Amino acid sequence: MDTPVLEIRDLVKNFGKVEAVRGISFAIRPGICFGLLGPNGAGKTTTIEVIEGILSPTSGEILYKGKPRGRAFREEVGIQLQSTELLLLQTVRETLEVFRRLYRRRAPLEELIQTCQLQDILDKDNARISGGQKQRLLLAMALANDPDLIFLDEPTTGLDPQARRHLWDIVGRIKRSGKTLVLTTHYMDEAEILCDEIAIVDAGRIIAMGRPADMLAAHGDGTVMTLGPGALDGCLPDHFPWTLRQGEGGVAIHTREPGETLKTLVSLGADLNRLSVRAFNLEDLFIELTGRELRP
Ligand SMILES: Nc1ncnc2c1ncn2[C@@H]1O[C@H](COP(=O)(O)OP(=O)(O)OP(=O)(O)O)[C@@H](O)[C@H]1O
Repeated sequence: MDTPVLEIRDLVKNFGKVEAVRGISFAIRPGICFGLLGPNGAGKTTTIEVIEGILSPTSGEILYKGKPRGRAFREEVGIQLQSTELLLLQTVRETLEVFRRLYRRRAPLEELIQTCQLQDILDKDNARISGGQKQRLLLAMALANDPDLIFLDEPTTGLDPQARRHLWDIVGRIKRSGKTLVLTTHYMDEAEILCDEIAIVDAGRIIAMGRPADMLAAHGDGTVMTLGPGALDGCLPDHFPWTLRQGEGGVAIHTREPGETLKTLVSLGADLNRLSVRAFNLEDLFIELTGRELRP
């Protein structure tokens, strides 16, 4: 098997009495997109900031291509931060040019512009670009040293749906070019689309890890039927054979026999006016594992 690009062993990070990361371990194979998922405060950013070297670990081991992080790590890693402040009076082109000059190893400027779709905004001041354009520029900056391993911390938080999709296309293109990506996100749909493997983090620990499809198959899969609030009031029998939960503005039923479930709901006289049916997804998995919604 290939040496993992990154291997984390029993990582712990405390801030005083706050145990932000409580013994996280994982290994990332070359060329994949690995996602760290979890709700606010789960410990995702702390984990990647420790790996990046921005924070020091309380304990644990971090190996890059099988060795402790050193010069190769600093030269071969690209980081897209959540809150980079750009110089407002610099243009997009100037920002990229200045940033590239910081490195000995550099990606060609034209390639960065093409990959991150910056052609139309090169002469705009950073103060005048949209949120999605800023994320694309930050991504180009993370690629400036032609890195082997790229960290993206919540790259689409705050973007509108169109800008999110645009960024997903670009991340997909970077992945196809053979680079390894580590991504943090709260969005399960984003992880399902972009990530080959994911770790779901909650309260500083990994609670599930693997390929999204394997994780879904192992933990449930099937169908989720949602009904409006009160749709089962007064008609729910003592023994209802499928998992029920409150949420999504009503009641959600997890079933592997959608036809049978529907027949039962009809025979019980449930209110089906607001019935919707969809596949079980990673967000459902998170809720079933933790008993909590992913986002407040
Ligand atoms: N510098 C710090 N000092 C004290 N506590 C901190 C510090 N940074 C993070 N924490 C705490 O550590 C825990 C994990 O935070 P972290 O930012 O890593 O979570 P996250 O999963 O990235 O959340 P988000 O999605 O909101 O970014 C939280 O309880 C947070 O309040």
